[in-house]
Amino acid sequence: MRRGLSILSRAVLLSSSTISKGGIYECLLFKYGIFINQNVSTLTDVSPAEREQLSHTRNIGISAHIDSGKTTLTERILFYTGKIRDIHEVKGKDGVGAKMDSMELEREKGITIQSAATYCRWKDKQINIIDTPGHVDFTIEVERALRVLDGAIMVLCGVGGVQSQSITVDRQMKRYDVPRVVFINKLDRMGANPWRVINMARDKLRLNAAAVQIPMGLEEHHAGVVDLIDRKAYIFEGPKGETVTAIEVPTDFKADMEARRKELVERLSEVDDEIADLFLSEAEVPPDVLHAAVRRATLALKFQPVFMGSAFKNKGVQLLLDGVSRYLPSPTDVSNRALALDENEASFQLPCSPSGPFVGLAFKLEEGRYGQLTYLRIYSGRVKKGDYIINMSNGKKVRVPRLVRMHSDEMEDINAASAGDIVAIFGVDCASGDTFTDGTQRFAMTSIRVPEPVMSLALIPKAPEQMGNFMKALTRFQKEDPTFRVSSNSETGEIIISGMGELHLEIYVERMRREYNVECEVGKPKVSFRETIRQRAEFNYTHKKQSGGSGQFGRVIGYIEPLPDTGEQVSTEGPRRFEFDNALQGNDIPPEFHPAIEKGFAEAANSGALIGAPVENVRVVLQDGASHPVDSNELAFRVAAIQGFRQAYQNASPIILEPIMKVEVTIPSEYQGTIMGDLNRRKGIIMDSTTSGDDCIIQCEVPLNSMFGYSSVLRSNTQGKGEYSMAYSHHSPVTRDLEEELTTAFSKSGGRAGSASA
Ligand SMILES: Nc1nc2c(ncn2[C@@H]2O[C@H](COP(=O)(O)OP(=O)(O)OP(=O)(O)O)[C@@H](O)[C@H]2O)c(=O)[nH]1
Repeated sequence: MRRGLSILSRAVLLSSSTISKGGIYECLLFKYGIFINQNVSTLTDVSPAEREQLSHTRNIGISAHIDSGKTTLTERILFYTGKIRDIHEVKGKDGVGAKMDSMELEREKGITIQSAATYCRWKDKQINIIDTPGHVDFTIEVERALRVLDGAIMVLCGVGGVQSQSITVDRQMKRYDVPRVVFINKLDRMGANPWRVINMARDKLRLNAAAVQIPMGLEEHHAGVVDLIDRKAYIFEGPKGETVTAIEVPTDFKADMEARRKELVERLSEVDDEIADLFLSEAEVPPDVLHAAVRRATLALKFQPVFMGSAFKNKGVQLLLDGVSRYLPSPTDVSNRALALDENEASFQLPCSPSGPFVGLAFKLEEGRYGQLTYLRIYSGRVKKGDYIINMSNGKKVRVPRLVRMHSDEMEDINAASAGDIVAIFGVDCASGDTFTDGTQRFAMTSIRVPEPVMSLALIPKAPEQMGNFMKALTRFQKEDPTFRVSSNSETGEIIISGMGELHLEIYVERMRREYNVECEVGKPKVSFRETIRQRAEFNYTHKKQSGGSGQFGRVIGYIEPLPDTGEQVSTEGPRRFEFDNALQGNDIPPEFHPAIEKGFAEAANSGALIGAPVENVRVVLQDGASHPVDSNELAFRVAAIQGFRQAYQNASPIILEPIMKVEVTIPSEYQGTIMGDLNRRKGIIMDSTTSGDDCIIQCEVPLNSMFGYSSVLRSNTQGKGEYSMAYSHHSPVTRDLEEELTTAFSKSGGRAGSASA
């Protein structure tokens, strides 16, 4: 139990949502009386009946470069599926605006920050649509949103083709293995040319894409599409294109149809054996064989079928929905990996079975008028209104008071939901990324370890009366995003926000202004340095004070040492490791003082002597000590522990660590020399450099401290054509020069934590 307590107090002390593997659950699950009786080996696979039932579900995302028509397309999808009664245009004259229109801030920055969700029925399919965050700076959110999707529609503009944000979207879909269909939109616009766009997708994105349709006319002559597989032409009649009419393929398009059908078969033959055999024998490929091959190859991520039309002119959307139903995966077509918490977070495939144990992932939170709304993707089992479910990250048992299906900002009450569904629960307190189960097993859908923040800045509302809203906003942001943390500097009284990068923090400051009406005074961003030790050192400290009346007495003896290297990169994810080992024998220090001693050591480790940064990877071993029958108390032992730690620390060969980022820069090849030179000046280590079409992709590791303001430098060095993404890699010792600079600044400031910056 002593060990359990030690882990528990460590987690609390670190006040983070990161929880280490075993101990805390045992305490909490024990406390809540939860009986565990199931493990990975008892799971059964999805039954044929369940598979058939789930074959009617699609969970998809729609991603595109800004202004490609994503919102306009979604509006049509909702209209044709009967979800909304009328179509409202983006910035339309009726002033209503499209249903899924996104935040003003997203529009300005060209990135999706908040995702929206909706659902609709198309023929025999239930389609859940999730809007995905676009920027990798929100890695954890992007990962979770993409994780809950089974497939995606990638929208490309018929005129602009593959644009900068399409490249980002493509990278994400590849990174997370999301099968997709492509929709080339805006074929009614001047200059539209779908064949140019397909070539761009092949060259710039290296997609094995081929059209499954050809357009009947372009620009103002765009009247409909010809389906290449079934050899049928379609026009869209009625005031809103709601009537899809199949017509004889006009003679003018027949030759083109046959040529493009051949191209489709040829592309598929490169990745599918069945089609390859037919192609080589020059046999006719029947429509059903071709449909099945398109589906197989799309799911295998080896092919992307291309649809076309004009969302704005109501052309082609219904056929795209047929394509989503036909070619994108059902929940049982994709593999969902979960982590077995009892088995060292070993990853295994969780069958998407409605009759399995309940497992759901909270992937998005929203603070509403009636409390917290939590979006849940159900991976296994069923959940009913009124059920009790367990939050795996804190062991708490909660009731599901209300279960709803979301339709943008509206909701529909439902009584139950099962594996493969995306629903929302009301009034349940949890954080984004939490996994819920029915308590019969201990699985999690994402690692409970969350990356530690690497950058922070001080923040204070300009007007004191805005303090209430300011605090409300901080509480909400922290809950929504586990990589966003808030702390306060006890010496200066400043509020410090920490996160995964400059942009990440910038977005929150901006949201504070727009959504909460709070203008803030913002400090200079600072890198989160850490400290650690390289060797063992002893302490033997007596805290003694005699000032008339009762005095203070406490003595601690022991040593501190670096924690053994476990081989895992402890600093990338998971808490800063601090361990306390109580190796006392006998009763020289009475047990009631032990917790105060542990607290004192942990407190001292929160701020190292070099620059006041948190000390990581250290074990404190308490071997001996002494107490006084009258003068010993908790405070005396806490102080003795703090001083004991400091005494040993200076002999333990302490060093400062800084965050190192994995940076990927994509630039037109002509700028390669300039950009590499600049990265070298920033103390970057180039790991790899490849070319893709006209682009050069540089992978490197660079200290975060030298990446401030990089986006504007990259922009001006490449005439706006370069882009980069950055993710935390690890902490590494700083150079001697930087160490000197930081320690001097720290001592000049009188040892105020957080004052060290370079
Ligand atoms: N001519 C034409 N215009 C279109 C079409 N689809 C969308 N648009 C227009 O293009 C503009 C952008 O469309 P949106 O639907 O807002 O595009 P989006 O991709 O959702 O854009 P963001 O949400 O801002 O990223 C709007 O003015 C639309 O009316 C189309 O098929 N043809």
